[in-house]
Amino acid sequence: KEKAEITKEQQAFMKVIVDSYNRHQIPQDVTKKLLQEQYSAEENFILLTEMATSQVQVLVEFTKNIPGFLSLDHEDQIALLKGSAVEAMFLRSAQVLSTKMPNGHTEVLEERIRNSGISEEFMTPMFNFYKSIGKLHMVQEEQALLTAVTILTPDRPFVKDHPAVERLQEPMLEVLRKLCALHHPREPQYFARLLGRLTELRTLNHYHTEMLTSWRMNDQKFTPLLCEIWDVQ
Ligand SMILES: Cc1ccccc1NC(=O)[C@H](C1CCCCC1)n1c(-c2ccc(Cl)cc2)nc2cc(F)c(F)cc21
Repeated sequence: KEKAEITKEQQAFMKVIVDSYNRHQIPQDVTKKLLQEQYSAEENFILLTEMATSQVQVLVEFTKNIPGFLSLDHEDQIALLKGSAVEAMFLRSAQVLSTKMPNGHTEVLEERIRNSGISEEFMTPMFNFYKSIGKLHMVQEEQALLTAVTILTPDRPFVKDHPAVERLQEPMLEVLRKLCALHHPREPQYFARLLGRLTELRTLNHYHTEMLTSWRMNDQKFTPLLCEIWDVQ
């Protein structure tokens, strides 16, 4: 019994992460813009670089509030952020697409994204991921913790002190496991499915540089921050 209960300190720990997650979210005005009209590939690319640049900035703020993160080796902090920024962007995008919208809006949004300038070959893996996230009907706490678990992935490139990152990720996985049991009592495999999405997310990571450089336009321009994070230019 006690295994399933979320303890007082776990509740406090979760509150810190969920509050920080909610504070550090770009407003979903990108959906309003995309629903308004179909932009050109150039305009969409600029919108994407703006969204992605501000998302990295809020990601850093969110990560700094994860208990223990700032006591990690500073180079490991950078390696974790660099290694997870793209996944956090796709996870955020998936969560935005799976937000309940008025009838027909999600379909229009999907259409706009399909025609945004992304090469055809990446549509399937990207929308498969978005669909699989949508089917999970994650509650907010699960979204926040899943993002934190993604950031604190020990086996990112250039991370030196794996055990230190594992020590931070483990308590988050434990709280996430209990949350899943609490919010999805009739789906004992829900937690496992949720973690399975992180594997799918890594494959998107693999595509993302090509997705950007194959955007249907010439000489894409990136912000300095994105050049850092996206390994482009
Ligand atoms: C939503 C967000 C929050 C934070 C950071 C980034 C983003 N993402 C974006 O702004 C871009 C826009 C950008 C403008 C063109 C259409 C896609 N975006 C992508 C995406 C597609 C391809 C790549 Cl390579 C990356 C992202 N998937 C989306 C799903 C959505 F439901 C949505 F509303 C926007 C989405």
